[in-house]
Amino acid sequence: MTAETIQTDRIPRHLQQAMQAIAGAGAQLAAIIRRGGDLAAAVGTNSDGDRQKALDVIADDLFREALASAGVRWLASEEQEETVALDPQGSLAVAIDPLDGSSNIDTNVSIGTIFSIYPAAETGEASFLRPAREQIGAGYIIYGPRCAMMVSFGEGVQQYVLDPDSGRFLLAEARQELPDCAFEFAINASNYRHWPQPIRAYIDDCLAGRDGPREQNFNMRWIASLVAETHRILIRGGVFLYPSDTRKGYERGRLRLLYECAPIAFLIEQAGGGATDGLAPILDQRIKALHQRTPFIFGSTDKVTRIAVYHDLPEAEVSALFGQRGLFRA
Ligand SMILES: O=P(O)(O)OC[C@H]1O[C@](O)(COP(=O)(O)O)[C@@H](O)[C@@H]1O
Ligand SMILES: [Mg+2]
Ligand SMILES: [Mg+2]
Repeated sequence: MTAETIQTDRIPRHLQQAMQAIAGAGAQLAAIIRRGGDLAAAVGTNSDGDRQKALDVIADDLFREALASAGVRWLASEEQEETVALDPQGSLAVAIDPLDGSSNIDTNVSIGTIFSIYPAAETGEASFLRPAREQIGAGYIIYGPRCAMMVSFGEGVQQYVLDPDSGRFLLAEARQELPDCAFEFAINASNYRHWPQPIRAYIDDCLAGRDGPREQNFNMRWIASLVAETHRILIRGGVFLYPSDTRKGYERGRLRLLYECAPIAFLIEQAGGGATDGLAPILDQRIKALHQRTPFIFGSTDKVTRIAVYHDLPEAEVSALFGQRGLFRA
């Protein structure tokens, strides 16, 4: 019998084999990242037109090999154009962003792996092109100063930390709850001029701080690594926005529904937060294409709800300077 790579007592039995494979590959990847070397070397372009770095390809190979004998019938990877058939006897389908935050590889900033588990259907496409709410498990591994995994199987969120001595992920938090009072937002503000008006209005009001309609100062963060951003928000609250914008190719935002937004939305809802495309819950969406993108907003429920309200405001109100905007001024 091979050694356990993750403590299994809180993992549903039918998902344990797949989780052992994910944790084992994650621990191996953590070791590769720690060792360093030329992991950010450009090696090609994936089907989405994204530049691939050496570590993107290493991670993709590692997870595919690990999942091939773990009860998984279908694999969908951000790095592959089509689904990959693994074990015909497998009962699961796994979608994966093997390496999230690729632009940070050479800067030694936290990067991650995002995964999502569905019941397998007869074809690869049918296994993944379905309502996002049909996930039966989702999580991420963060390769940071500590290597940790946040995962949910539909009954709350658990946090595991990789123990460097045993090489096993050990339970560190049995029920991770998203704090609902943080005055922190995360957005790539260099795209301000390309954003839709409701997003500009929301951020304008945050930036106006105590002098604006929110009467409250806010802090800002942008790591450009969705996993690291999610980890911070799960630990200390706040809100994340990657809206659609007017740049070519960003009409539906940047992040991918199947590999990034659906699993993060599953975790965030399970931790008591909200995740939408600006208006509607991400988990209410039906995934229509493997590499489909979506605007993505998630975090503390009150903040996510407030952003949806900005989308419903009349044009005149949302375009007004914050000083004249009546919204939320009771
Ligand atoms: O560089 P930008 O436009 O700020 O985008 C950053 C976003 O892109 C991503 O790096 C996309 O993920 P990949 O690295 O898997 O392509 C997210 O982790 C991050 O939130
Ligand atoms: Mg990603
Ligand atoms: Mg990636």
